[in-house]
Amino acid sequence: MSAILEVVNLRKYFETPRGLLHAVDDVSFAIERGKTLGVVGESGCGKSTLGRTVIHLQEPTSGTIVFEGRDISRVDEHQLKDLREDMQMIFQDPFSSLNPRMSVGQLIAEPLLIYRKHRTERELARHVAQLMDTVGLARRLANSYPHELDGGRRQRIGVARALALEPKFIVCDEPVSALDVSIQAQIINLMQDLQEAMNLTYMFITHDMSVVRHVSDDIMVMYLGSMVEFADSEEMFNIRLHPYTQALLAAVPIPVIGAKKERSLLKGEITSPVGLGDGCRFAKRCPYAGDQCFRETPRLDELRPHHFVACHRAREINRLSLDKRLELRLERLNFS
Ligand SMILES: Nc1ncnc2c1ncn2[C@@H]1O[C@H](COP(=O)(O)OP(=O)(O)OP(=O)(O)O)[C@@H](O)[C@H]1O
Repeated sequence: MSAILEVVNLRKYFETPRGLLHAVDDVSFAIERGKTLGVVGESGCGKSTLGRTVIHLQEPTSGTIVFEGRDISRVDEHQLKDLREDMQMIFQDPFSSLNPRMSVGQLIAEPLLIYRKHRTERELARHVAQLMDTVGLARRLANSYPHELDGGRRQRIGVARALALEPKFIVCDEPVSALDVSIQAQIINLMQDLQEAMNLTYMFITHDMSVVRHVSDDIMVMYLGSMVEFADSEEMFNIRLHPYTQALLAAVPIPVIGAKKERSLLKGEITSPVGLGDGCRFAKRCPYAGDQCFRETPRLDELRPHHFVACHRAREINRLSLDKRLELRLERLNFS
């Protein structure tokens, strides 16, 4: 299978009063058509910036983005307009991303009008009605306003707007985080049904580990702008090689969407991605960090097939924890 999107050495830096902020720093990955890449990490690790940069809502500082075999690393205004038809975004908070003065029908019609998808108003109205059906919004809601609807219906408007131009790739930025737990599964199911029906490719950004497990084919773990681990979802939930991922996922005992997770093994604060020197960015919080971790930036290594990790001590730690697991199993054996 070939990748619909390939990203190589992508960087997005911001000038800030405190110095250059490395929001996304040298990130490379690929996504196959029809699949979902889950992107996880704590708040501020660069997930949204990565998603926004990949689809040119923000211009990359450097790096290569190849979409359907075309190099789209740099685009002019005209190319950007074309790109918008193929690459879309669903936002976390549908309320703040929707113009409160526009009705549901108008909100869904807007992208169609901008892209002049219809010759007549009748055609346009028919298309809006079809989109409402597709996302499960009753047609009678066409004249309602966002504030009159619950969070789930508002997010259905966000999904309809993203789908209007029939994109191939959608960045879903925490699309269910602002919703009640009972509604989250409905929206996720809708998005999965649409993915299957339209062969959509998703980049699914979330800090919710139970959600990411449910939706992802592959998972990327980010820490302070860098990718620290990458593997397919099943492999990642079986074996975590990076101490950061181990701590992050240890807080998810139950694979239920929206399940509350109270236990976190992560100590200390995420530091700021400003003025970063050499060394592992996680070293200050890492229980295994040694001298080398503070001196040298770890490279991403393929430690197991299709399972990449950037950690100097990953081999050692994981051998240790495998030994520990074996020890525990032996202890539990009862021969009497
Ligand atoms: N336009 C900007 N100008 C300056 N700094 C920015 C800008 N956008 C993001 N940042 C900074 O870049 C870093 C990454 O932010 P980003 O929003 O991508 O992280 P995130 O993982 O998506 O976090 P969250 O889940 O809280 O949205 C943060 O330190 C943030 O403050």
